[in-house]
Amino acid sequence: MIYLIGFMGSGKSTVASKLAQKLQCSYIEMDESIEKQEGLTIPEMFTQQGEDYFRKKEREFLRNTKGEAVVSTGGGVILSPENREILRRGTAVYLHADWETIVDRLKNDTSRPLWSGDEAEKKQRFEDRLPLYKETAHHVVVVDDKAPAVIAEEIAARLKS
Ligand SMILES: Nc1ncnc2c1ncn2[C@@H]1O[C@H](COP(=O)(O)OP(=O)(O)OP(=O)(O)O)[C@@H](O)[C@H]1O
Ligand SMILES: O=C(O)C1=C[C@@H](O)[C@@H](O)[C@H](O)C1
Ligand SMILES: [Mg+2]
Repeated sequence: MIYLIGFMGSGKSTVASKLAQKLQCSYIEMDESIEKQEGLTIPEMFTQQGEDYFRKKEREFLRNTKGEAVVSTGGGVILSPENREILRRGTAVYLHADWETIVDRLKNDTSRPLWSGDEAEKKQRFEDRLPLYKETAHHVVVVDDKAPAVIAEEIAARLKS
């Protein structure tokens, strides 16, 4: 499995489908798969069942999803040690975007429950997670100021080398 990991807005979902096309393998969108399975959107899940419920569904999903595919993960997937171990068993590619890039890309976003609250809280979450993305990644790709197709190409080249 090739897992794209990174903070909300780093472009995992956008890039993963392009990468899968390039590698001629299937593509799995983790957030969407969990939403379909639960019959709820992520904001609904957070409101009705709570974040812990969603995190449990993420762990179950990773544990049970095997095979050869490109997976765009949810931004918080690296919070669980068990998940980090599963990601390390495959190939984990960290899409690193600077804070300014994330803020710009998500400036009109209302679909991410953890992209709310004040700026300091969001930035703290970003900084707290950075070491977890880095320690999990086999490859780090910087994505600021690059088009999705260019990023997919860069990842494909990295995976070949
Ligand atoms: N390389 C890029 N250049 C410009 N805009 C981008 C790029 N990649 C993604 N975006 C835009 O940024 C926003 C977030 O992208 P995307 O949903 O792929 O992020 P994500 O990493 O999957 O986030 P999440 O962790 O919340 O699932 C979208 O509006 C998308 O169009
Ligand atoms: O960064 C996060 O914790 C999240 C990112 C999204 O992909 C979703 O998985 C959800 O909104 C939580
Ligand atoms: Mg996504």
